[in-house]
Parts: sequence; C-alpha cells; structure tokens
Amino acid sequence: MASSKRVILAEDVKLLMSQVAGHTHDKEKSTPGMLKHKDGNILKPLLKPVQAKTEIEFYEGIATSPHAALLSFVPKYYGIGSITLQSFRGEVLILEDVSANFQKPCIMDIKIGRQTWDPYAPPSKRESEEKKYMECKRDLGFCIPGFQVYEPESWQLTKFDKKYGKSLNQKTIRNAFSTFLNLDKKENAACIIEEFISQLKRIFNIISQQISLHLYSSSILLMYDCAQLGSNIEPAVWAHVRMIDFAHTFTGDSHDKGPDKNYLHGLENLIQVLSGLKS
Ligand SMILES: O=P(O)(O)O[C@@H]1[C@@H](OP(=O)(O)O)[C@H](OP(=O)(O)O)[C@H](O)[C@H](OP(=O)(O)O)[C@H]1OP(=O)(O)O
Ligand SMILES: Nc1ncnc2c1ncn2[C@@H]1O[C@H](COP(=O)(O)OP(=O)(O)O)[C@@H](O)[C@H]1O
Repeated sequence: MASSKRVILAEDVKLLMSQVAGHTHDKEKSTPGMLKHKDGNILKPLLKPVQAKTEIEFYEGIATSPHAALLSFVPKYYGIGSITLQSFRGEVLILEDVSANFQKPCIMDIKIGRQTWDPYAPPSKRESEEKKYMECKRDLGFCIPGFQVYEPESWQLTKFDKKYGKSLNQKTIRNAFSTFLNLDKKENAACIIEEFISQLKRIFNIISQQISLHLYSSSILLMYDCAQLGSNIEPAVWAHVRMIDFAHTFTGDSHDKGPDKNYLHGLENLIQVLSGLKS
C-alpha cells in the first residue's frame, strides 16, 4: 500500500490556518484538522479506514493510471506519515500545499456533483447528504462548503463557512463568487475568471475522456493571490484550479463504466456560472 511512512513530530506541525472546509479540529473526538508541517507540506489526518485506503490508492496510482493527465491539477503526494498529537495517534497523508506560493491566498472549496454520497454509502449517509446544500446541489450540481478572501486594500481576511454555503441557492451563488473574486473592489479582478475557466475546461476535457474514474464528494479549489490583483504578471502564475479530496473516488472496474456524468454536470455548471460573471 503506502510507499513510505515518515514519523512526524508534533512540534513540527501546526493547524493549517488557510483551511476553508472539511474536517476541522474536534476537541470531543480528539481529532486534528488539516495540519501544516514546518517543511511547508500539508498533512491530512486519515480519520476513517475505508476512506483513507481509497485516498491513498488514488494518490499512489494516479501517475500510472489512464487519468495521469490530471496530475498537474492534483496536489503532489509525498507518502504517509504517522503522528501522535495530544490524544490523536494516527496516520496522515503528506501533500503539497497548493497555495504555498501565494502571499494572500484567496481560496474557495467547491464540492462537485449533485450526488455527494458514494454508491456504497449507507442509507443514513445518503439521507444526510441529500439534505445538505440542497438547492445548490439540485439546481447547479455543486456547492460551496467554504472560502476565504482578502480585501485588496486593507488585506483584511474574511472566512465564509459551511453555514453560509448551505444558505446559498442558484440566485445568490453569484454573490458568493463576486465576494470571493473581489469583483466590486478591483477592476481587473475579472481577468482571473478567464484563467479559472480555462483550467476548469482542461479538467473537464480530461474527465470526459475517462470511463473508469468516478469522483464523489470531491472538491475543486479555486485559488488566487490577492497580493497580485492589479499586477501585470499573467494570471496563470497567481490563479490556480486544483482538485482535492479523493476519499470517495472509484478508479477501477469496481464501479460503473462510462464518463462521470455527476462530476461533469457540476463542472459544466461551475464554468457557466463563472462565465456569467463576466457580463
Ligand atoms: O464528520 P462530520 O460530522 O463533520 O461530517 C462531515 C460533514 O460535515 P457536516 O455534517 O456538514 O457538519 C461534511 O459536510 P460538508 O460538506 O463539510 O458540509 C461532509 O459531508 C463529510 O462527509 P465526507 O467526508 O465528504 O464523506 C462529513 O463527514 P462524515 O459523514 O464522513 O463523518
Ligand atoms: N493540498 C492542499 N493544499 C492546500 N490546502 C488544502 C490542501 N488539501 C486540502 N486543503 C484545505 O483543507 C480543506 C479540507 O480538505 P479535504 O481534503 O477536503 O478534507 P476533508 O476530507 O476533511 O473534507 C480544503 O477545503 C482546503 O482548505
């Protein structure tokens, strides 16, 4: 399974301050949220055995898989670590921090797909997932569990959590993107939209050519460096799209064959919503 296992020292890590969604530090369960190692990498705690196995297999297999073309959109993978952190003792995925080069990282987590439970999920999980982000998932095929944005003049940081994401619908989603992109604050903010759309289309094309890759509850991170808004450096350098969270991903023959319609539908709508912001 894992190609390497490194012992991670508790004193070398801290909580990832730029985490915008997903499992956070939970005192009652004694589980940490996403961590940042002093070497710059991200550590993702592996909290559930089946999901851990799925995500490890995805990262370990992608380079030699038929969807290796996605590699440039996926965080680099550096193996598995083991850590004892207060009362948590377990394993972590060691990943590239995909916003590491940004001075003022604006990051939005967008969960793709109308169906966010995997086909083997128990009915209780399916029911709880169906109730969350209902309007966005039903009408758009994606939802926004969280984002953070810097204000370009003051560089004040604001975080929007899943409560805000769950309040959004097809009409108000535009406000969320407008806030995230600082559209009413910086005239040239719209140039990032083109960059995001172009990268999303590349992901769309790769996934539409796949028949054995199916992603459930996986996210797209839209990211840009607020410190570069207004600069004349090309947006490709400071606006990136990345794919994360492969805990419910199917890559082999164990699942239906055919393109991942659930994921592609969400991506298509995301591209459409972003395109609508340009007008
Ligand atoms: O672990 P929890 O209780 O925070 O639940 C997670 C959800 O948080 P919420 O219920 O909205 O507070 C979380 O929901 P969000 O999308 O973050 O709102 C996910 O559904 C997560 O499922 P998975 O890891 O994608 O399978 C959920 O994880 P599990 O259902 O796998 O536990
Ligand atoms: N490789 C990464 N680089 C930077 N930030 C990341 C990376 N992976 C995850 N994150 C941050 O952590 C959050 C949760 O990640 P995710 O893998 O979805 O965890 P979970 O399985 O708990 O939902 C993301 O919304 C993002 O803010």
